[in-house]
Order: sequence, then structure tokens, then C-alpha cells
Amino acid sequence: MDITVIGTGYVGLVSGTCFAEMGHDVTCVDVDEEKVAQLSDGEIPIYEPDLDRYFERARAEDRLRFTTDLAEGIAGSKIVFFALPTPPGEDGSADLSYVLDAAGDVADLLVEADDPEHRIVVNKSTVPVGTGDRVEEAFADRGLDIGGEVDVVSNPEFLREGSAVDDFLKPDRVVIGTESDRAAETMKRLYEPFVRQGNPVLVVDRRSAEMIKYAANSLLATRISFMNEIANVCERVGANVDKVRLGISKDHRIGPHFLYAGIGFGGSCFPKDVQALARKGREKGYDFQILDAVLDVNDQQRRRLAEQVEDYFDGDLDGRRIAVWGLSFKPGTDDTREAPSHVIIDYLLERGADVVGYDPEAIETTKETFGDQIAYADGMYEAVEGAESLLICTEWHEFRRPDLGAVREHLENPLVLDGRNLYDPARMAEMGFEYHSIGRPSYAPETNQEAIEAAIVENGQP
Ligand SMILES: NC(=O)C1=CN([C@@H]2O[C@H](COP(=O)(O)OP(=O)(O)OC[C@H]3O[C@@H](n4cnc5c(N)ncnc54)[C@H](O)[C@@H]3O)[C@@H](O)[C@H]2O)C=CC1
Ligand SMILES: O=C(O)[C@H]1O[C@H](OP(=O)(O)OP(=O)(O)OC[C@H]2O[C@@H](n3ccc(=O)[nH]c3=O)[C@H](O)[C@@H]2O)[C@H](O)[C@@H](O)[C@@H]1O
Repeated sequence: MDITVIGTGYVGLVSGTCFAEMGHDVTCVDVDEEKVAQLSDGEIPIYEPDLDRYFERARAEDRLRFTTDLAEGIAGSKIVFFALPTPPGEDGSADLSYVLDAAGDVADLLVEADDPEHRIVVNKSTVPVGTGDRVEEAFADRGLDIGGEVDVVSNPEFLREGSAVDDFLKPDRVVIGTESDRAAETMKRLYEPFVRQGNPVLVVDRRSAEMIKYAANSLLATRISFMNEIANVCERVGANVDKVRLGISKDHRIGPHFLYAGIGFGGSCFPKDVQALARKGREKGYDFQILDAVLDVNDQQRRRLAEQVEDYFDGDLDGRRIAVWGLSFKPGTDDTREAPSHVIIDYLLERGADVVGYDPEAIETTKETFGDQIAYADGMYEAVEGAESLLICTEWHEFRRPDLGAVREHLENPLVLDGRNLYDPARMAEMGFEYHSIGRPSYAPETNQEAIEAAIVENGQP
């Protein structure tokens, strides 16, 4: 089948590549000329594990092409996907201009082409309920026959960055929102190879499909904020949130996922989608109180490490060198949109700290935000050299088992604030660190130099 994907970001590029992997002819359209030139040259502009393998194969077999020309992109295409940005507008509601403008442009081209072929226009962007109706209007207003020439379908995407390819190839479920049997059949055929293990393809009405996406993201974000509050109470009552998590996760009604306390959720989606759903509720006269709290808790949690380090130094961060490990909003991606690390860095810079950041993949994307306002280290140990504190913001694998003996020696002051609960607090204290994590007890650091050295020599790791 000939498929067009408009927008080649995290969702568009992964979707296009995976459809090509399943044997379809895919053309990806983007307005960003530099990106299209890069992709046409075989270069992937984002870091996403496994994407290169499928991308290279699809290109070698000429099933994946890139263009900035929308007319060329949609010519002969049976299905046109929108994978366009829907960023938050001033008031928190989703900015639909990218999607609606593209719908108008595609509709104009279809009118011009005057081709009787039936097309399916599929919205993969996360959009508020009712957006599908507005997209449909763009086609109907130009005289196109809805149901005859064009069907507008909602097909929300649930992939996670860092495991996007795997999530796309093996989705828990596929949601198709349409009232058209013909469109539903084509969409089911398209997704058949992705659900061989029996995961469901759910066909629902378009509005429900749009709502499913917001409900899923908002519930996941709620779990995270809830666990962060549990962690904050654990600290005050002397309980350990990691043990609490294990204890509740064994209840099959709760399950083990999305219960990790930390420094709040980031990324391009949870913050914006929770906000957009709360906003939509208000617009319809409904005050979605839980979601307001989810966002408030998250704002507070994302500032936490910065406030802690400020308290430690009695409010004086001026000129202090602070190391930050982990700049992306989660491991496995170079994406720094809404990353907790960036909220923390902003806070530290405002108070005059000298920040040095390290991340295995997200240095370049961080430079786009902070430029030379902070220093960038080539390695994790270089980052801590001479620093008065280490803040851990992302749980990349390489941070899980570092040589803590080396960290201890490099740090000028042994303060480690761990936003991802990577190490054993008791062992860290034994190694002479002043170590604080999220929702777990802290121990006074061992001050006996001999004991510290013995602990370091013993294993170098907690
Ligand atoms: N990033 C993620 O993990 C997920 C994102 N989503 C949703 O998917 C949508 C896209 O998200 P991302 O891929 O992260 O966005 P992105 O910002 O990474 O990519 C969007 C792309 O669209 C291009 N673009 C903008 N206007 C265009 C136009 N008129 N014609 C062609 N291309 C145009 C941009 O140049 C960019 O390459 C959003 O609604 C998001 O909420 C859904 C699931 C997962
Ligand atoms: O709509 C989207 O864009 C996507 O948003 C999330 O995916 P993503 O943001 O890529 O990554 P997640 O793994 O969900 O992590 C989001 C944030 O929550 C944090 N998190 C996650 C899980 C957890 O237990 N605790 C926690 O703090 C992560 O550190 C990260 O900052 C959803 O998981 C996807 O299903 C959805 O498609």
C-alpha cells in the first residue's frame, strides 16, 4: 500500500519506518528542509534505539522516501497520516494549527488532483476530542465527498521514546476511531502484521479514540504524581518508597508499571496532554481537579533536587560547581523537552551556580536550550571533577553501576542527590557520601577516613 506520513519527528519517522518494514511504500513529508536532506542522505536526526536498522533496510529496498513537497508526497497515496506537533498554546489547550493547516493543504491538493480514488486521512497526533470533526470539515468544505472520496480516522499513537520502535512493532493495542466500515477494514489490514500475537485492534467511534489517548497519558501521569507524593510522605514517616512500590505492585489490580517515584515526569507529552485535558474539561464547564493536582505535584517534584542543593548550601549557590548526570527526560532518548534536568538547571543558573552537564545522548539537544550557559563534560567522571555536588536526573544504564570510588575522589564535596534512586543509601553513607534519594531513608555519611577508604577499595560500588 502507498502511505504518506506528514511530519517526520519521533512519531512520524518511527511510524513511517515501521510501515516500510512491513512492506509498504512510504513517503514522509516534512517542512524542515534540513531534516529532509539529512534523512534523504541516510542520516537519522534523532537518537532512538533500533531505528537505524529498520531505517537502513527500508531505504536500501527503496520503500522509504523523504520530501518537502506535499503534492509529491501524497500523490497516489491510499493513506495519509498526520504526525504533526500539537504543542500547548498560551492557555494550555492544544495548538491545532499544524494539523488543521495540513488538513487544508491536503484537501486543496486532492481537489486539484481531481482523482476519484478513496483516501484515508489518519490523525496520529494527540488531539482533543472533536479535532477529527474539524479535519473532516476541511475536506467537506472544499466539496470532497466524505465517505466516498475521503474518510478521516483517528489512530492515536502510544509509543514511548527510548523504546519507540519496539512499541510500534508490538503495540499493546491499536485504536482506530472511525464510523466508516471501509476505512476500518483498510486500517485493520494495515495493522494486522503488528498484532500477530493477538493484541487487539479496537475500532471505536472517532471521539472515543481521541479521548482514549488523553485518558491513557493522564492516568499514567497520575500514577507518577501519586507515587511521588507517597515518596514524599515516606520520607517524613521513615518508610521506603521502593519497598512500598514492590508491596503494592504485586496486587494485580495495581500492577508493576509506572510506579517509580523520582523527580517528576517530563517529555513532550505528559505535561502537555494532562494540561490539554484539564483545559478541555474547563472549556466544557468541568473542573478536572485531579489533573490540576497531578501537574502541581509534578512542578514541585521537578524543582526538588535544585531546592535541596540550595538548602544544603544555605541558599548560596553563587559560583558553586554543580554536576548534573542525565539531561534527557528519560533514558534511551536525546529528547530534552520538558526534562526535569532542564527545570533544575534553570533554577541553578538563576542562583549563579556553575553547572556542568553530562549525558550519553542529549548534550547536543541540551546545547540548543542552554548554549554556553553551562559546561558540558565528555564523560561522567569528568563532570564531577571539582564539583561540590552531583545531581542525578536520568537513569541511564551507565549511571547504575559507576565506579563510585572515582566519583568520591573527584567530587570536592561528597554530596550526591539522586533523583532516580539508583544506589543503596546505607552503602553510600558507608562510602562517605552525603546521599539523598527520593522517598527513602538517608544515613549520616561515615566520617572515619579509614572506613571510607575500606568501603571504596572493597568494591568501588554501593
Ligand atoms: N513523541 C512521542 O513520544 C509521542 C508523540 N505523540 C504525539 O504525536 C505528535 C507528534 O509528536 P512528535 O513526533 O514528538 O513531534 P516532533 O516535534 O518530534 O515532530 C513533528 C515534525 O513535524 C514537522 N512539521 C511541522 N509542521 C509541518 C507541516 N506543516 N508539514 C510537514 N511537517 C511538519 C516538524 O518539522 C517535525 O519534524 C504530537 O501530537 C504528540 O503529542 C504521540 C505519541 C508519542
Ligand atoms: O504520548 C506520548 O508521547 C507518550 O507519552 C509517554 O511516553 P514517553 O513520554 O515517551 O515516556 P515514558 O516512559 O512514559 O516517561 C515519561 C516520563 O515519566 C517519567 N516516569 C515514568 C515512569 C515512572 O514510573 N516514573 C516516572 O517518573 C519518566 O522519567 C519520564 O520523564 C507514554 O508512556 C506513551 O504511551 C505515549 O505514547
